[in-house]
Amino acid sequence: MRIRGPIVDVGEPRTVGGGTDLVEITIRPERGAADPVRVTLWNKWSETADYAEAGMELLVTDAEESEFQGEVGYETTPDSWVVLEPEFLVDVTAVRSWVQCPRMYYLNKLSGVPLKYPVVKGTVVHEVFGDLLRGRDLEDSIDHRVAEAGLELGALGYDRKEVEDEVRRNAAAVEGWLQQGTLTEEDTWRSEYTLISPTFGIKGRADALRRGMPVELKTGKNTKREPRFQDKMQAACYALMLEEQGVDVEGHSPSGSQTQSGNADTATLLYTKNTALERAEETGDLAPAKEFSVGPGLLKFVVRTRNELAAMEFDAAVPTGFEADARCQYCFEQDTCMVVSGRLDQESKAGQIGKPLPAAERAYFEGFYQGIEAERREVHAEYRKLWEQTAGERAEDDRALLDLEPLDREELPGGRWRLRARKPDDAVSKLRPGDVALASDGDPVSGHAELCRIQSLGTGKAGAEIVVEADEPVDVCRLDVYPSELSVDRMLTALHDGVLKGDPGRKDVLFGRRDPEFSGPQREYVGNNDAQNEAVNLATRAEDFALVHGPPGTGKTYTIAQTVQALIEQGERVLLSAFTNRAVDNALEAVREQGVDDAEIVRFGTESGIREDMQDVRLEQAGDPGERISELRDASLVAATTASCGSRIMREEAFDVALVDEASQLTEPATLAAINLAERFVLVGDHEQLPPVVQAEGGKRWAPEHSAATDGGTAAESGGDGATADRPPRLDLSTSLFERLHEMAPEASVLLDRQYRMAQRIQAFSSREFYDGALRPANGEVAAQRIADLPGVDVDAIPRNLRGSVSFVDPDGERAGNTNPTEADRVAEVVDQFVAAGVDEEDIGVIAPFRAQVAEISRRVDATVDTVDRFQGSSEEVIIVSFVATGELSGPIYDDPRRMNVALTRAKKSLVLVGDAGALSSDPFYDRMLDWARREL
Ligand SMILES: Nc1ncnc2c1ncn2[C@@H]1O[C@H](COP(=O)(O)OP(=O)(O)OP(=O)(O)O)[C@@H](O)[C@H]1O
Repeated sequence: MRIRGPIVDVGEPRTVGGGTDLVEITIRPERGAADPVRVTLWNKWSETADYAEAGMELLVTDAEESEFQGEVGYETTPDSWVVLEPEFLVDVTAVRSWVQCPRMYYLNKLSGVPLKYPVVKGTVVHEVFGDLLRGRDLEDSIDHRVAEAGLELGALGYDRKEVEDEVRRNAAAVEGWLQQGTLTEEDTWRSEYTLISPTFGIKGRADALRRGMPVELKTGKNTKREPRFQDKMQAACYALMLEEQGVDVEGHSPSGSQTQSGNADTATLLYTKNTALERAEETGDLAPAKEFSVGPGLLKFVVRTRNELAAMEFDAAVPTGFEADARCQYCFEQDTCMVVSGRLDQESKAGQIGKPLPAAERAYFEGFYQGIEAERREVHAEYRKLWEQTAGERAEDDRALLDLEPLDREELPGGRWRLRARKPDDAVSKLRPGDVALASDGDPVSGHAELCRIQSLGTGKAGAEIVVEADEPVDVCRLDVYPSELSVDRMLTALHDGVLKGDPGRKDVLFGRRDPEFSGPQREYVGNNDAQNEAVNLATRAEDFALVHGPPGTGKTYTIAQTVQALIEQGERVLLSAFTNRAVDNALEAVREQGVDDAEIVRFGTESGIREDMQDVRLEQAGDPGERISELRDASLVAATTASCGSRIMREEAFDVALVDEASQLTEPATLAAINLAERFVLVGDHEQLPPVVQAEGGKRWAPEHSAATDGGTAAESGGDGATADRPPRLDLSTSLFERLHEMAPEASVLLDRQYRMAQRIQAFSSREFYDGALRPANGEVAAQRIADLPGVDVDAIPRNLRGSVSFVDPDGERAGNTNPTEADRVAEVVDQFVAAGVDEEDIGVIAPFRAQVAEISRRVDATVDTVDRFQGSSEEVIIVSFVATGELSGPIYDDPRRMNVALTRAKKSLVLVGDAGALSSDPFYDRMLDWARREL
């Protein structure tokens, strides 16, 4: 049986008759709800107790019930697995580097994968390997894959020919092996197999499976008979996960004899450089393929190692290198290790060099590190939902699209597949085109599932069609949200680059040790708007940074375009960035409209992420290395998301100025990813609108001194607000750098105070509540606009109560979960009334707080319906807001008035609030809103 629960006590290790080790651990099963029980870990599993501590989750499989002195307990059996913190998903590559040296694991995590030739070549060889397995011609594949790496090779100064030759030598090993006699026609192959293990808390992607057994490709050499230990560990991780998944394995062992089927008991390491070695110069075993048997001892060692890593991550502790048998004198990373230890004053087996950073910087680093790791746990929780939630629950939560009907599949040049399916017309989800998702035959965990990229989601009416692309074909019956640690990883490398490698002058201003400076003459850039003109001046004169605070519709995008143009004219190289591709494309569009020459512009990003009309300036990454890199390096303006700024190519780029739009929606480390690349920066945003999205509760409240060890590892709630009073203010993931600097250096900020969007009465509430009454219409025309101004609209046909600029309707509905069907009916009726009076349905937008209500309303109208988050940055002539709540305003969605600020400032001419007056008047803020909305009645 399985026994699982949070640990309440870890006993002392003991030795009983014959020298057998044991440790007793007390846990509370049923997620902590049941009474404590004792679990005895026998033999080697007792080692796991060395790093187990109270609060961690313990899982024991195949445990046996036992009675000792009248008390019922459990103990491990020879078949048991003992897993610590199974919910923390350790990546296979992390297990691999951890056995080399725990400190290497930590350093890799901090600094990410650098742009180095062996890394790029390794990726190319892996791609070619996959192609060969899919039956592609070798030369064709090499040609294609080397070209694909064109930009990276260019940045490294390599030319195509020399890389092709080297890849060909590596590929010879693969090809030769594939053709070997040991492989028969019946060999079943799969390339790139994504695995997640709920039991062992491991995830990873195997290079290939042969007859259900893992094959790992290494582009280095190994002239020993045995694979390297860390490589074995990696392959064994996959074997372990395959066993759990029940992947069919044909009986096969290294000797060729049949073994019991069912377990992946053999794995193969393929050292591709071995074939390129000269027999005359090298001695040893030059065969590239090294098979080994994966015995239970090795698998258990894998699990214990993974446990040790998970235990350290429980409180995001930093390894010292003493945990394993690392030998520093042979380590390539020794210098880096010593520098990082020195700067952060960390204990390290290799020792320290250099002076520690000032205490405030170390606290900043440590604090954000904890915050980012808390976010990582939230990503893991998202993975967990893949198997914990039923299909229905996932659909309800907008995490899956179900009941898709596979239509057809088409093999693309290059071996990928385009898969099409039909979607039920009312299905909604969080998935968006460009996202990576999990396409499956209906069961994403134990069925056939493939990672895919969504090309289109067809928002049309009946029979909307979904198109995705994947490496392997699958019948697309279901599409699931697939979480990714990429943005967490990129925040960490940005933090590393910003604090450990960052320019000292930059850090002086970021840490408030020096005031930001400005120099150069003032000029007139914008003739009709003083605040915008001042903003462009501040941005172009900034020696350090400038902040542009733009409330709704005040011309942020327009000001960005003016600023970018002015900077380019000054001869600066500019990086234009934002969190989403949508925001980057919007800003870039304005810049192009401003007249910046297309030849100076590069849009950096993936084809599917970038809007159609910006594809013409997209940097094609495939091609001749020299040409590709020149195109990037010669551009005066590079536009990319903050996540792309953390890519290995962009981290090598340098700019004079980084301009970041929607900066108030970015966490501080995500902002660092962009500004690390430039000498100066300009942040544009509005901290009175939506803040950065932060999942972990603790991520919103930690303070630098906090140690998560006290509260279970995820949430960091020590102290609360009172206890943080004497700590550096507002240093957390949910406070953007924009907001922090705005408070710290108001002199570096300009408020754009004239808005070009809303009628006077619509803007009044927002101006008073959020901007101290400073927001004004830009001119009389904006102020006085009315619904009657729209062509073809007959105002008399609009019901009297909806004719004003702001109106309130109470439909007397009833909240049911996250919907309110009566209110949805009433919203649809209002839409119909506007349409009947001649308003184009495309000019109407509906905002609802929950996706369930969005779906409810979408079924009734053709107008755009979405949540506030999707509406930030856009506007419509008419906006209808559905509140859903009745009786009381319960739920976190109502707690942040900034969300309402966004909802209430989307309408140009008419804003209709539909909700329950009783619920709204129960909160002072919403009560004031109600007063304002009703005044004109
Ligand atoms: N100085 C100006 N003169 C004339 N029109 C302007 C000026 N500044 C902005 N506008 C116009 O005002 C409108 C809103 O501007 P813009 O889209 O730049 O606002 P924004 O602040 O980016 O909006 P959002 O709040 O949605 O982000 C646009 O139509 C723009 O052309």
